[in-house]
Amino acid sequence: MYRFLSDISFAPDEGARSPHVTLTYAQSLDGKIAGRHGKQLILSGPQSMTATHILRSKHDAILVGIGTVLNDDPRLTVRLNPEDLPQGSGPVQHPQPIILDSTLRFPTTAKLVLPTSLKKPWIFTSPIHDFQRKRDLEALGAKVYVLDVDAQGHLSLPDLLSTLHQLSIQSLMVEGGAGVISSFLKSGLVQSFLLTIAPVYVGVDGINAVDNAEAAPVFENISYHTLGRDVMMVARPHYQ
Ligand SMILES: NC(=O)C1=CN([C@@H]2O[C@H](COP(=O)(O)OP(=O)(O)OC[C@H]3O[C@@H](n4cnc5c(N)ncnc54)[C@H](O)[C@@H]3O)[C@@H](O)[C@H]2O)C=CC1
Ligand SMILES: Nc1nc(O)c(N)c(N[C@@H]2O[C@H](COP(=O)(O)O)[C@@H](O)[C@H]2O)n1
Repeated sequence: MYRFLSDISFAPDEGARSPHVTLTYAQSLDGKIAGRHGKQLILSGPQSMTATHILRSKHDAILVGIGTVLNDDPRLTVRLNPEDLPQGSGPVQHPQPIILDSTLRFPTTAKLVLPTSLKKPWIFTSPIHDFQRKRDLEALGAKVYVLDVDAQGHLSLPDLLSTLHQLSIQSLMVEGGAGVISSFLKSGLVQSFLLTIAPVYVGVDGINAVDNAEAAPVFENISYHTLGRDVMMVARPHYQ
């Protein structure tokens, strides 16, 4: 069922000075990734959730925005049954968690910085951040990196990717949330796109996956894969 994931290369292009970027998330039939006020929803069924964890295992790093940390308190680890591990993949490799957090709102109580967390997060922030919080997070094992901001006040994604390249990250999986999905979709920096579509409606109060689609790419090399009750769309974005 998951063979198609092994056919995708998540390696960077030859000579590239930034990692391969994969954008992946789960949405409802009406394009929502969360419920009212951002309520976390389990949209993916068991098979597409397994596909997401296989994808996590195939990337060096996994990225979410601070909105997702504050809302979901995620672990961002690989959790797979032994029979679902890709053949010949060896022991599970957990991706490096990476968080975009412009002002350092990252809570010192988050699961990602618990003593039991497998890999402590790398948190990217702007020059205008909470300096005491930086010290507190570093004391818990997190690494904090400072990036410039773009014209919209968001952390510069090209600078992020070039820093990750210097840190030997070759593949980056972007999971969300809405703000981060929108920024990456428009950025022209995504090489692989994998979208889980769950057969449910969330309703108008839910959180849209993208704020506006003006600078969104068109898609090439499209395929669709049935995973239980869900469909996963796999495609390569093309920016005109
Ligand atoms: N269904 C799914 O697959 C997923 C759903 N979610 C849902 O998404 C929601 C959270 O989404 P958001 O509130 O939009 O938070 P988000 O996780 O997208 O974080 C947005 C924040 O990241 C920071 N940021 C820094 N640089 C940025 C940049 N270049 N572009 C965008 N943001 C940047 C800003 O502080 C911004 O407020 C939650 O409800 C969560 O449950 C999150 C991940 C996956
Ligand atoms: N693939 C997928 N399907 C859903 O239905 C989801 N709600 C998500 N959410 C993402 O997974 C994170 C939770 O990860 P952990 O289980 O804590 O490792 C959540 O924060 C979203 O990024 N994904």
